[in-house]
Amino acid sequence: MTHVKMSARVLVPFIVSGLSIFAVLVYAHVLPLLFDLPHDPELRLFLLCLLVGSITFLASLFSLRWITGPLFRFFRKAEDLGVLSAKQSAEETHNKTDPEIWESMLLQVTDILSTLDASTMFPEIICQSRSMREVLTQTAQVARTDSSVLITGESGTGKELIASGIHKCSARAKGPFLAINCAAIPSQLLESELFGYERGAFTGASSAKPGKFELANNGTLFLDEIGDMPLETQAKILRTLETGEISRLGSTSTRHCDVRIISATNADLPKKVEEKTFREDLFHRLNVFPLALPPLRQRKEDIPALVDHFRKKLGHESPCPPEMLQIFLAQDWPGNVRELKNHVERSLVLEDAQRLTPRHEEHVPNSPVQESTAPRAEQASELEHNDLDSSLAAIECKMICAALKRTEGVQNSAAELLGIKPRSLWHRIKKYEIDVNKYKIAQHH
Ligand SMILES: Nc1ncnc2c1ncn2[C@@H]1O[C@H](COP(=O)(O)OP(=O)(O)OP(=O)(O)O)[C@@H](O)[C@H]1O
Repeated sequence: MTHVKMSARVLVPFIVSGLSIFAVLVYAHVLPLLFDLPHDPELRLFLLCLLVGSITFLASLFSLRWITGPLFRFFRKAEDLGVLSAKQSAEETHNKTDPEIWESMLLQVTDILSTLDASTMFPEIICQSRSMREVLTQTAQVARTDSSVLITGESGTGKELIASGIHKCSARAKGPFLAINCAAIPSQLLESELFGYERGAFTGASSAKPGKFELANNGTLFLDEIGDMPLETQAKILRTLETGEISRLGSTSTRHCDVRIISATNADLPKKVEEKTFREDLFHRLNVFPLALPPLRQRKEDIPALVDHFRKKLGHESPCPPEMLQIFLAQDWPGNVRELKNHVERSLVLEDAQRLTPRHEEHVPNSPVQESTAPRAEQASELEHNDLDSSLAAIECKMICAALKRTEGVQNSAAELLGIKPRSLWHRIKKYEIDVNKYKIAQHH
């Protein structure tokens, strides 16, 4: 059936052209004879032009079909790949007139091309969802400019990642990218961190120190959690943005600095402006180009790609087991991508633990896990798992062994990987009589 359609598509323009040539001959030679038209060369030329024009018009209509066919197939493919929203394009195709379909198709082509452009510009930013692709397209647009950007979004949605992406793709890429968390630094210290200080500016200032603005000269300064900045510091920042000059604490002179500001917040800044806890003039100055990152729960299409990305970064090339992925997809992730990343890391520990079965360990004489599975640990792993407590103990022991293996016996890192306190890990290591040193020794050999 497809072959018939294909050959028809190829043959039709040839048939049309053949018929048209035939018509030209009839028109130019037979009709004048039949209808006794005058032998006026101008009239014949006019008729000929009219015919050639009609043929060209018909031929272009058919060529258009040739173009639209592949284009429609391209869109179908793009839909399958998740590049386009199937719902939207289907609705558009069904409910719109021809010019509207063409217009929306061209818009979508532009959308796809800019998305492809954006994903090549920011390879470290994973995104599949339409909402994040839109953000990435805007990010690519603003990266080429020198405008101030205000990134909003919940904690862990990737605000800093986007900010550093903007810097890397901007004309300032060769300059420094510095980040400062305005909420993490006590307000008395924030100004000295941002603007620096001279020797003796305050008790304890034994030597002069440049601030972030100076250090970020010709580069980008990322002001994270800007909503938590005290009002006095806001006034100073505004002055610096307007004059391009800073003054170190304890100094009477000013220094010029050329810094692009990207700020981020998970607070509702317009509300803070209304409440008069954030300066309206500074808000407008920072909010030249707003970028809003959606929370992960609103873009679950990103989860599979993010999970694979984090697995690869941790040396696991294999795709995530489907049952694990289902669990990930079912969560709401209040801590967003950061939380997902931590869980992927933990799930790898569990996977490693499951792969290291006691039988496997018997065949690997120097396996750190085997050596570490001291009497009680071994008992726990080899239990018949006929009751819940012993099964849980076996899993717990395996996870601890796998975490220690991964962190080469560093207990603090292993505890972090397992999401427990180092002290709690220490108790469990004692309980299962795991010999941590053997992991370290095994790594050195
Ligand atoms: N789209 C993404 N692709 C790959 N990694 C991501 C993505 N989004 C976030 N991450 C990772 O998630 C972690 C948290 O991201 P980031 O620190 O940029 O979030 P944030 O919004 O700035 O958080 P906070 O508001 O708490 O400072 C980082 O390790 C980052 O690399």
